[in-house]
Amino acid sequence: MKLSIIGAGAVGTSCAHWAVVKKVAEEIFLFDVVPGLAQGKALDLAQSAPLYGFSGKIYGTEDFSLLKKSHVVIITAGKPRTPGMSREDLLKINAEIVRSCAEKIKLYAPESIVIVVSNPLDAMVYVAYKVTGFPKERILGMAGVLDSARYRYFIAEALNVSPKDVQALVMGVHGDLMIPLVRLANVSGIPITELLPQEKINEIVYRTKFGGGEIVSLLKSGSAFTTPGLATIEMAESILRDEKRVLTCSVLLEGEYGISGVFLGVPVILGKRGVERILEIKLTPEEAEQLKKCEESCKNLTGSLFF
Ligand SMILES: NC(=O)c1ccc[n+]([C@@H]2O[C@H](COP(=O)([O-])OP(=O)(O)OC[C@H]3O[C@@H](n4cnc5c(N)ncnc54)[C@H](O)[C@@H]3O)[C@@H](O)[C@H]2O)c1
Ligand SMILES: O=C(O)C[C@H](O)C(=O)O
Repeated sequence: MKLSIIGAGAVGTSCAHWAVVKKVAEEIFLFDVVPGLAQGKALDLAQSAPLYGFSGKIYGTEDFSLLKKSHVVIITAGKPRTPGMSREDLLKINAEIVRSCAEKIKLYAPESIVIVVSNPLDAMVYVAYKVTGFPKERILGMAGVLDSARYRYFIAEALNVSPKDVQALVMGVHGDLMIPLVRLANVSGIPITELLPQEKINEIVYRTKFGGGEIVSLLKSGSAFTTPGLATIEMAESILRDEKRVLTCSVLLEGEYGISGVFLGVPVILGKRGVERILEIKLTPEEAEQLKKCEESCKNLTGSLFF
């Protein structure tokens, strides 16, 4: 299997690192437009092979024709935000970057499955979808796995229990309007509403929604990369190994949840064909209303882009 990652910055390098650790592909290619950057990152990672025991190949290059025969291509190319910025502030600059990556994928890897990571996430997946013209099953975005991991971690921390036993999901847009579902969050099947006071749950929900911004303001330059890289590789792994994991991904909705024409985070089954099924869970009227707000915000964003 061949995994390609476009953008050898913080998140792209983290993706490559986790891909090696999890041995998800025999060939891992890193691409960037900055001369030498992808080669340097790939070489550094390749030199861990004798210590770690990875026998696959890791290459770095600026030659995008080497995208050919990729099974999965991850797009992490794009500017990260800095303190005081919203993800939406990156719309124009990253739309051009994602457009150029998508054109190369369309040219060199027309059969691949594409996972977009660049922000503002849901709008950038839409750009990649429009530019490649790939079927909707083969274009998806990473955000829900990261946001849900944050949610699960904060719940585990509050209860002092193993994070492994916490299940929870965050749906909707990868932005301030995201929806950490309280009703379905549980610890080994026990609803968190039975374990935590409402006030603490509200605090956790708030911290989850602004989890990316919290890290941006601490780092001062750049944004989170370690967990974003692992979250992306969880998705890639499910596709490359045909695991049929149920993960929240940004996918094109065409009537599901009563919404059409936008990419939003919803639970899906991920396998070798990409998005194999969108799981449509019954939402409460309040949750459905929140999802509608996500739809409106996404449509406003993508509506300002020209296609
Ligand atoms: N979806 C998520 O949950 C999530 C999580 C973390 C970061 N992000 C986003 O991922 C993106 C990357 O973040 P980062 O921290 O790695 O940034 P970074 O600045 O460290 O890396 C970005 C890389 O993209 C490269 N690049 C720019 N234009 C390119 C092009 N046309 N082709 C190939 N490479 C190109 C740059 O040279 C740079 O190396 C940002 O937009 C960030 O907001 C999203
Ligand atoms: O917050 C950001 O800008 C990066 C990413 O979307 C995140 O949630 O960590």
